[in-house]
Amino acid sequence: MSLPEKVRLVEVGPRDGLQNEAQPISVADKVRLVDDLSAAGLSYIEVGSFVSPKWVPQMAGSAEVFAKIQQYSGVTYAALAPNLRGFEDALAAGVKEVAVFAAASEAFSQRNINCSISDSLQRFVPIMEAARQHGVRVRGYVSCVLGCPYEGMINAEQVAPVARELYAMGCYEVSLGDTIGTGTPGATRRLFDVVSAQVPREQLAGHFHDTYGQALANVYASLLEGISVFDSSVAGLGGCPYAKGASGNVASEDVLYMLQGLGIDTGIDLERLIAAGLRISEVLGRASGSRVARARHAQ
Ligand SMILES: CC(C)(COP(=O)([O-])OP(=O)([O-])OC[C@H]1O[C@@H](n2cnc3c(N)ncnc32)[C@H](O)[C@@H]1OP(=O)([O-])[O-])[C@@H](O)C(=O)NCCC(=O)NCCSC(=O)C[C@@](C)(O)CC(=O)[O-]
Repeated sequence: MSLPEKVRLVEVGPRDGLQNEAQPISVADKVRLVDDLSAAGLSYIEVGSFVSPKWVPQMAGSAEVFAKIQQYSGVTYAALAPNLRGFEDALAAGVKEVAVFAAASEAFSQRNINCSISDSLQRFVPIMEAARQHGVRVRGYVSCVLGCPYEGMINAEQVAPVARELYAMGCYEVSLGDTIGTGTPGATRRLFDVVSAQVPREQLAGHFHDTYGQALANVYASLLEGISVFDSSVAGLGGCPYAKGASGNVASEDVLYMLQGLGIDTGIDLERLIAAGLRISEVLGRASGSRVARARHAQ
């Protein structure tokens, strides 16, 4: 299979990246991050989550962030919604696209959203219905597609039915999340091979965390499988509050650098993206998790 000519990066830094931060991050800093990312040319930014603040306190100000960001035309600004309440709050905040999130592991589903996989899928049905009524697009996530912090190995055969359900209920795209970053390129290729029998490859995305240093290799393995949408996080921000020890997503800057080297178009300005990542890293008081940013900054 030849490599895709174009790739869409789904920037999840403001949501997946920041949700795990213990230190308070001001609404102004979150807004600045989203605005910097828009200015860098990202066409899709996951801005926040309408989840319980008791479960994920850092996302509590998402409505305010949405109210204050500069929304560029042609850019999608999305939010996570775990239930109808979250969807309604997102709608009230003017959100035009939401993401629902399920898991391939029962234990992770319980820890993350306090219900079974099957109950979570049932919970999404009224969201899909309400979304259709309001013209809101819905993206789907499956977590723990290559491993679970509680159950260990997860087979592609456990992932495929969950992805199929999300697609069948109307998610226009299903992102497969290697939540704890244990996946390797071989397992990644097999995953997309198996899942694409249930959901077309054009409707699948890859979401890789870099805990074991495999994320960029997994993006490349996915490209070889014909996948052309990847979630990534500026400065490699992140982790998951319900996956202890999981590190951030693959850094957007590093994915972009690799894609540029492959001659694949994304429409994103690398230098502006690096600047956005360095700025938020400074706010967080630590070095950027992007190797490309660190290398450029050292020059
Ligand atoms: C799903 C629930 C709400 C169930 O949580 P629950 O406790 O079972 O819910 P409940 O219905 O019993 O409600 C409990 C309380 O939460 C409130 N509540 C109920 N819903 C909402 C809402 N939407 N927004 C705000 N508040 C809400 C509700 O009103 C009530 O308030 P109280 O009466 O106690 O004051 C909870 O488990 C939750 O919010 N979980 C979110 C966990 C999360 O955000 N995890 C991170 C995102 S997933 C991820 O990072 C993985 C991903 C996507 O990146 C891909 C990958 O890498 O794998």
